[in-house]
Amino acid sequence: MILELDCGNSFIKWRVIHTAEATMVGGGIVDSDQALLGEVIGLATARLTACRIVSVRSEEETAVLCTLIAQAFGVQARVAQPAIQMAGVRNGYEDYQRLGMDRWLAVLGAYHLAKGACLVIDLGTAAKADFVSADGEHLGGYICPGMPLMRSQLRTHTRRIRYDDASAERALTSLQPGRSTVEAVERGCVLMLQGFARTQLEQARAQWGDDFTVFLTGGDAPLVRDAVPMARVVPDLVFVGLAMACPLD
Ligand SMILES: Nc1ncnc2c1ncn2[C@@H]1O[C@H](COP(=O)(O)OP(=O)(O)O)[C@@H](O)[C@H]1O
Ligand SMILES: CC(C)(COP(=O)(O)O)[C@@H](O)C(=O)NCCC(=O)O
Ligand SMILES: [K+]
Repeated sequence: MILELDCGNSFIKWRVIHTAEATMVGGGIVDSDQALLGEVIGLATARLTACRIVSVRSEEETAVLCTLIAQAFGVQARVAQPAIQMAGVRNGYEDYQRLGMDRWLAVLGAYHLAKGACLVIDLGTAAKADFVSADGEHLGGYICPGMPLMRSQLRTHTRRIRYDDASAERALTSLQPGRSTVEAVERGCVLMLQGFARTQLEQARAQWGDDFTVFLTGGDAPLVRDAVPMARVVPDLVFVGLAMACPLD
């Protein structure tokens, strides 16, 4: 069984897969290394033979996590590394090593699934969009604050925007104009994300007409799925790319 980790800026997404049977044994989302170990150790059947990781965290943080995994499970984690070219896709950055690894792997996964031009929209701590042409050229992309960052900037830099997580969740039952601070902020930020997604779609249409596939991934993908109904929602898109970048068989 293989432990797969996607270490974003806010959360670690994990899953344990059974390669021979192509099944998923377990998975989840945690906010710390310790919580991760707790959950994976708790998976009674977890007899891991390998581990692969994608991380947008610092080298040091990633190394600490690899050490913890080696100690807990006796496996040496493989960490996905940047590449100029892989699986038919050419990295579009001037300096290929600067492209976020989560973006790169999502792009590899998307091109593999679409087998043609694609737009990847990944909504996590940051909102990201990436474009890949039909012949596998990564054309670059866009990064802007995601839901958690927009929210926390407003809370941090204003004096009267204060609310708790429970009321934030309740506020998102509708996107009508807000009648309280929490509704106004939460709904306003969702509309920003939807606007981001729609604008990327316009860009893709201007380039490719209707001949492309849109992928939607990241923890906040559900907030924009109605705005881009044609999108394929693939929560594990980064893991698809991770398996391609770090084959273990
Ligand atoms: N079970 C969950 N736990 C925490 N956040 C979640 C969960 N499901 C969805 N989310 C949303 O996902 C967002 C984080 O997305 P994610 O793609 O994990 O970010 P990152 O990769 O930057 O850590 C949070 O803002 C939150 O709104
Ligand atoms: C843009 C990101 C911060 C997104 O991180 P995330 O929202 O997935 O936590 C990450 O992909 C990153 O650190 N990229 C390096 C900069 C770049 O891609 O140009
Ligand atoms: K991410």
